[in-house]
Amino acid sequence: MVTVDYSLYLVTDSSLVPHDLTFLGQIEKALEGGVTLVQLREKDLDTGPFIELAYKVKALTRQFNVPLIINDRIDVALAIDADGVHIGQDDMPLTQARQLFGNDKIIGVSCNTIEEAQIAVHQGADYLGIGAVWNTATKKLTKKTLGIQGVQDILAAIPPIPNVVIGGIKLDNGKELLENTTGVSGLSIVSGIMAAPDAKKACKELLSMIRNYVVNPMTVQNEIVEYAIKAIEHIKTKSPLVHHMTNNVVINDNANATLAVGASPIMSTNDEEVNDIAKINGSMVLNMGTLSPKMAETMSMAMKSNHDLGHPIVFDPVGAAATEYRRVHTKKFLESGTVTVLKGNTGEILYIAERGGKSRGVDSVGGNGGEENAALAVKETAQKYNCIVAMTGEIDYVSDGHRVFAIENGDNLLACITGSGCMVSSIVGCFTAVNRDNYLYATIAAILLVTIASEKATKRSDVQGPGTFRSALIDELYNVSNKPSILEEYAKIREVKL
Ligand SMILES: Nc1ncnc2c1ncn2[C@@H]1O[C@H](COP(=O)(O)OP(=O)(O)OP(=O)(O)O)[C@@H](O)[C@H]1O
Ligand SMILES: Cc1ncsc1CCO
Repeated sequence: MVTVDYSLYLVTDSSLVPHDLTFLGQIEKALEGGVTLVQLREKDLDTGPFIELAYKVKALTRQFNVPLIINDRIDVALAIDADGVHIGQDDMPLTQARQLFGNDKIIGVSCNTIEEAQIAVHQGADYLGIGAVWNTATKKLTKKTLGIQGVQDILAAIPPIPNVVIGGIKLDNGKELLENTTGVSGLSIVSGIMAAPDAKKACKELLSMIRNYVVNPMTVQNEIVEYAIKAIEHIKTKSPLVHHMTNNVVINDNANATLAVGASPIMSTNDEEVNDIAKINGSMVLNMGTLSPKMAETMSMAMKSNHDLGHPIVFDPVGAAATEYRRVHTKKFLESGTVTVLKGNTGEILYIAERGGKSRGVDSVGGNGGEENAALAVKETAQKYNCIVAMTGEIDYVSDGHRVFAIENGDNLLACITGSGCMVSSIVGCFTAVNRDNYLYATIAAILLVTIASEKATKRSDVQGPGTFRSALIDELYNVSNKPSILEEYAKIREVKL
């Protein structure tokens, strides 16, 4: 699913267009003025003319790279391959709409009560249309208006989810709404744009007001991708040494992955040389996968010498909850105060965060307990140990204790090979070694590189399953590192607001 900017969401109504202007002309002007999303809402058109009109609107929205949502009519949305569909409480149920429309498309749901919002979130809506906040002439209202407090009450009762508020919103009351609420992603406007004598000007004014309160998720994503591209260049030009003390299952794969991105691996667990290696080191990757008492002792030495020299230390607490031995050592390493980035799978990080992690040996089982639980787990753990925390899984969550980011790249096959999480830790080591100005972004960049490489690997015709995927993944780490602008096309990052 693409990252969507919900800031200024136009809902069309052909009956409102001034006599001297045209419907498509108003939409074009709105797009020129910066609307970030368009919903085609035609209650009285027959299917044929609706499809015809939808194609014309889609041609316009495509020009501006703005997603097109179709109101109510899944058949029309499917016919024209729209980006999404918006359904009301009396339309087709969300679960059926999802079955027909698939996971890659946007489905929004209108909600007027806390209960409706909670059900929509539970059933997997991509965004909510919350309203009507005020009375509106564009729709016969059958339900109560919410007012600002009603909107806030709904937002407070649901986990963070993209949303737009709708109903009688103009420039002034829109500002009042955004000033007095938290968690609104955007405003949905009908007459304020469709009936405007100058729709472009109206949109510009609305958008510049909204931007004072709502951050465009694309801006955040672009900033991180830009950082990631430069960070990859730094690895290639500086080729840092990355000292791994890792488990003996993944040692060869991790060394090859490190080379593929342009860094230089040294895989040593010898206590007699760790202090010497620290002197020439870029970063240290410590992985607890096959920890022994001797290795644990050497790791503690290495942590101290690398920390004293200011080198970043990446700690992967493999199987953190599986045995008493691992539980004790996870705690000990984290409490040493030397860890720069803690990177674990969902079971490991949720265990450390005391938020319900489940594991079978070194593998994570069960989900993350929902986005709020996942985001709080990384945020609280980052605060507790004063480090960056990355939790991998179907969605990866990364925090520095202040901000939380979700990365939605990756492919299922990553979970079918051993050591893909360990590979992420290796690559975090490569990024942090030479990108020491922003360990949060460097960690996200590393996850992006591995997960996007995995998406490219899966698409290859020579990849037939986990075995061929494993080799293709190393190829694609190499290929993407050589052409990092690919990240712009693939990255799916968003900031999670708690
Ligand atoms: N279902 C999935 N869909 C997409 N990407 C996934 C999925 N599961 C895991 N990943 C990705 O796989 C990588 C490894 O994450 P995972 O949580 O499986 O690590 P792990 O359990 O520590 O792996 P290992 O112990 O085998 O090294 C991450 O980049 C993550 O984004
Ligand atoms: C399978 C396995 N066992 C110990 S470490 C490891 C690699 C994945 O973490």
